[in-house]
Amino acid sequence: METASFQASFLLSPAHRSSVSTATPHGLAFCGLHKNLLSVKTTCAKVGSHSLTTQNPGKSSSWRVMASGSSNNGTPSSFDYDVIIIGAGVGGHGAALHAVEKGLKTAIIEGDVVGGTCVNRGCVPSKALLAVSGRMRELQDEHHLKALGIKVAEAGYERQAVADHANNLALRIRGNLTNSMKALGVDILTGVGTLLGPQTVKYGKVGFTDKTVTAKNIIIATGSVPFVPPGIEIDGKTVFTSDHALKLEWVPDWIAIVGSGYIGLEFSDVYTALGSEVTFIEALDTLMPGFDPEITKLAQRVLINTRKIDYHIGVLAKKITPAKDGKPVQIELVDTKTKEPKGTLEVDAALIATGRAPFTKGLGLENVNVVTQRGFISVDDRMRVIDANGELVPSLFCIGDANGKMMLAHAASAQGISVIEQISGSDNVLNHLSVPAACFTHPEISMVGLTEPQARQKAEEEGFEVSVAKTSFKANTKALAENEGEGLAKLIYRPDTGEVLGVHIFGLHAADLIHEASNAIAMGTSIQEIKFAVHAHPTLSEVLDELFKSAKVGEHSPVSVKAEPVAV
Ligand SMILES: Cc1cc2nc3c(=O)[nH]c(=O)nc-3n(C[C@H](O)[C@H](O)[C@H](O)COP(=O)(O)OP(=O)(O)OC[C@H]3O[C@@H](n4cnc5c(N)ncnc54)[C@H](O)[C@@H]3O)c2cc1C
Ligand SMILES: NC(=O)c1ccc[n+]([C@@H]2O[C@H](COP(=O)([O-])OP(=O)(O)OC[C@H]3O[C@@H](n4cnc5c(N)ncnc54)[C@H](O)[C@@H]3O)[C@@H](O)[C@H]2O)c1
Repeated sequence: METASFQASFLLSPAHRSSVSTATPHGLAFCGLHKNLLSVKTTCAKVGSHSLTTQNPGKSSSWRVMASGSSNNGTPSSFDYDVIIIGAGVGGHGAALHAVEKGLKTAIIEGDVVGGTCVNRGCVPSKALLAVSGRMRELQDEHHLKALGIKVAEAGYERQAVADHANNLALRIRGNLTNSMKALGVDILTGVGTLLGPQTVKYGKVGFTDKTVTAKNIIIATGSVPFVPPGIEIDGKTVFTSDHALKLEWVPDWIAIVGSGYIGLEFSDVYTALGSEVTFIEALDTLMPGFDPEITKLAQRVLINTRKIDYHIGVLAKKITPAKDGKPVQIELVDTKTKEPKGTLEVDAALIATGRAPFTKGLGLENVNVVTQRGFISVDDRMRVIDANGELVPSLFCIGDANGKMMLAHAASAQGISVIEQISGSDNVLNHLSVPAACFTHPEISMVGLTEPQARQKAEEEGFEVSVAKTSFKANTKALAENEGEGLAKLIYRPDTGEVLGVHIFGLHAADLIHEASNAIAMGTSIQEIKFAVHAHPTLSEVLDELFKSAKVGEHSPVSVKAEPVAV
């Protein structure tokens, strides 16, 4: 693609996470447990005298005393609710529904609209845009269509209709979420919530008198907002974040995407299918740095190299000025490590996809002696909030993006369910290594557990061997019938025990295929067991069947790589 207005040559230089995080002072771009499973350690909080006394063995609200009082130590002696959740995103919604199922009297406080990021500005509208980009891509791929014997007239799209599809879907899902909570008797309280104590929260709308409510347990689920590094000026028109991009107000001819993580990659799929040329600016020394390196390599070959995408790695977007007075968007670049200037890029638009920042300001955390870590609320592995002294705050939990453990919708919801289980009296710890993640490009990328480098590091520390097995989509009948044989599934496992350490998939419907592997990790199913599971023929699920069958457990073979099979 044309890069004429790019005024200096780029020298690729090695970059390290540490050096990047100094360049993005809050370090917020690199949050998310799925990228750093080995480096995130469970924080061992000092358990104070009161810290484990918060569980509510009772199930129903029969013990609830209607009027709130206050005991000698300042905590209420009776409560309005069994559980109050602050934030009605997917995390809060998941917790609320499970709380009702457990018979707990539940309220949820929302300061904006129900559904939070995922429904209104995240997963839902982005997947609507990606549904369009998938079809556009297929209809524009003459070679692919010809192989199937199909002829179509030139494919086109109506921008506003595509944008409406995304917006209407968000509205519909928001309605579903609201109705599901109302139908089950969850009280939806409108206004911004502020903690007054671990069991007391005030909420209210601007211009109205605040109300105060109490609960035996409070769950913070306040989510996150786009992180914009200092020096980048957002005008919402030519320099914008995903919040604006999802509205698809225009399709720029040339757009720079700063950050090649989930958001950057998914939007590159959308924009290129709709006719834009894309330039990635990535601070680290590789595109898609969070994924397993082998998957990254293949994904780069298919998702980047064959499209109208170029990229600059090992550079930071130091300053971005929106288009004005007839001048295009200006992006000043510096070397990530040395901070030496690396030229200026001039483009029509820039999407800033450099991570997300927790939304925890104004929550009244000072009233419960909690100090955030770059905005994130520290929790233990049961999502119990840890205070400034390292002690657990009684009755207070934090789930979802606000704790930064794993910034995914289903992780937020699963953490919420886990908390409700705990306050209902059954101990429950979510195994984050079993939580899958997926990037909804065409084809998709999915993963669960450890990447190969993470597994090898763990193996070295703990003294065990690691094996790797792989299967190609080229041997799968269904994939070939669809003319979609480009794909790889990779299994990382212990050859001595048959434990699944990680699975990574790139290929058609990878996001759906990953669940067999994530369930295996969650249930502790060994490869010896799972390899006897029967899969319907012909289905894509046979890719995983092949993968598990090709693993060599108990045979002491450190690397078992299945030869590329002959297509059938
Ligand atoms: C473009 C994009 C695409 C994404 N795609 C996916 C995807 O495909 N799959 C996936 O798993 N994840 C995806 N994510 C990530 C996902 O959206 C988040 O991980 C998820 O929304 C986090 O849920 P949450 O409940 O923690 O917070 P949120 O969804 O952010 O919800 C928090 C809620 O709390 C409210 N709130 C905040 N403070 C207060 C307060 N003091 N009082 C009252 N209310 C308050 C907010 O208004 C908001 O409604 C995507 C994100 C983006 C940006
Ligand atoms: N399909 C999904 O599940 C999905 C989709 C979208 C978003 N999300 C979630 O949303 C979160 C945010 O996504 P994201 O893509 O913004 O973050 P990300 O952490 O996935 O990627 C950010 C990228 O930006 C780079 N970067 C940071 N600062 C930079 C700078 N100044 N210049 C150049 N590059 C820079 C980082 O190296 C990194 O590669 C993720 O944690 C993800 O979990 C999930």
